[in-house]
Amino acid sequence: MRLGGRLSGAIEVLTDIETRRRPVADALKDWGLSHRFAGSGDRAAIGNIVYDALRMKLSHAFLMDDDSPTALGYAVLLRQWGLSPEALTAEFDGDRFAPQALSAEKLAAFHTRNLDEAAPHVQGDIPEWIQPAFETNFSDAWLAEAQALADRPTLDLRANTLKASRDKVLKALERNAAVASAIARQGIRIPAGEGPSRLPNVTADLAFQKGWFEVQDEGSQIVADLVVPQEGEQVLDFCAGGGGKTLAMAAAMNNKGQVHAYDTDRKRLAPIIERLKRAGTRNVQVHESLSSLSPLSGRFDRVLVDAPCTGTGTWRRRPDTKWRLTEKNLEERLTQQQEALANASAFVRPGGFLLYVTCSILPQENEEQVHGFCKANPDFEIQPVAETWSRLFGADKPKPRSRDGRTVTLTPASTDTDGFFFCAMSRKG
Ligand SMILES: C[S@@+](CC[C@H](N)C(=O)[O-])C[C@H]1O[C@@H](n2cnc3c(N)ncnc32)[C@H](O)[C@@H]1O
Repeated sequence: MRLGGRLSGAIEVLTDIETRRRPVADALKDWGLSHRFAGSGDRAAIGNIVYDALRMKLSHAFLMDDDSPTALGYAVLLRQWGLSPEALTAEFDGDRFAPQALSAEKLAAFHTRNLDEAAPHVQGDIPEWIQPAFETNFSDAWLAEAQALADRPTLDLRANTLKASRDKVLKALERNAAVASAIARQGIRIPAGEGPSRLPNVTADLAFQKGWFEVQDEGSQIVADLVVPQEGEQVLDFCAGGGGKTLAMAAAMNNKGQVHAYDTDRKRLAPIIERLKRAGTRNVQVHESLSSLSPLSGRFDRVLVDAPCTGTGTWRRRPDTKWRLTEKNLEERLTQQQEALANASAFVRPGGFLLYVTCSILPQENEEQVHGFCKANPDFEIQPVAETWSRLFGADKPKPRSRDGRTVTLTPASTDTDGFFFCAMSRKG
């Protein structure tokens, strides 16, 4: 397919997402199934246009003076892929699959409109109702933080030290331009790529099948590292989900001690068994119910609560969720977080640690939750993260944000990772 056909395909997918409120991955998959002539390169390019459009939906619509899927698709090529209107006209000339050319009116809008004149949330490409939370969290830097959440994400991997060193994995992935991550100690990064370029399918690689690495955002690796699980300790991953952080902690403990993985949702927990096997992990016990954990109440050295959240920190990867999030969703998550914290805290031994993580950058889900929890549970006290950060990663590395000087927030703009919040609380001995 030529670029015109790819743009038309992306416009169809964007229309499907908008009219049927479909998740982007489902809409792309369906498009591929009903257009079997499209090759993998075509599907990747269409996916890139769709994701790029969703990341910058409001600013594109403002500059084109039009929020239709066609206008958004054109804006991607003009603003994000760096093509000029003239180059597009030449490219689409004679391509019967290309969409209708942009009208003179739309082109004039694109040339004359100035984004500085748009409302601030439009400049930042975030829903208007969330702007106050960004301002609270990031003060003057809120707009830069919002805009960085509209960039394309890199592909991040974690070398599984139970099976291979980071250098060995880097060598195995040499052809993918993989480099060592800037902060995470076992992290590996593959650049995001530009325009139609697609990320490699590293899970098809033999090195992945052999368990040498996991796919895990660098921010997720960093917060798992900040738990500082020690060899021989008893650790509970209370919201283990598919086990991303369980695997990282088990490897950091070098298979010594125990990690107990629990989640209320059995379906989310299910993939963990296969992943543990592939990774060569021998120190993890999986729990499907609280009753099997309850004899261990008050016994754990460290309890991680990787809480259910709005996922605002992952908007680069899942831009459609940015536009679907509602105040009601946020309220629901806040209640779930309080419940998870309350249930998990009972498992911390006196003198042990409760670690709270979200992949959100909203203060309501982060600082407000842990400050509220410690106020209601005075035997828990927040321990500042800064010293552990410097000890683990070095003082010269990019620094996360911290509004209260004790907790940390990772963001694309500060640490070049997904957005994550981390707080360590100790239980009085
Ligand atoms: C952010 S996800 C976990 C991701 C996982 N830790 C990882 O690194 O791959 C949050 C998880 O919390 C679980 N959850 C929600 N409420 C819970 C509760 N009250 N107790 C335990 N788990 C809960 C959800 O089912 C979901 O799998």
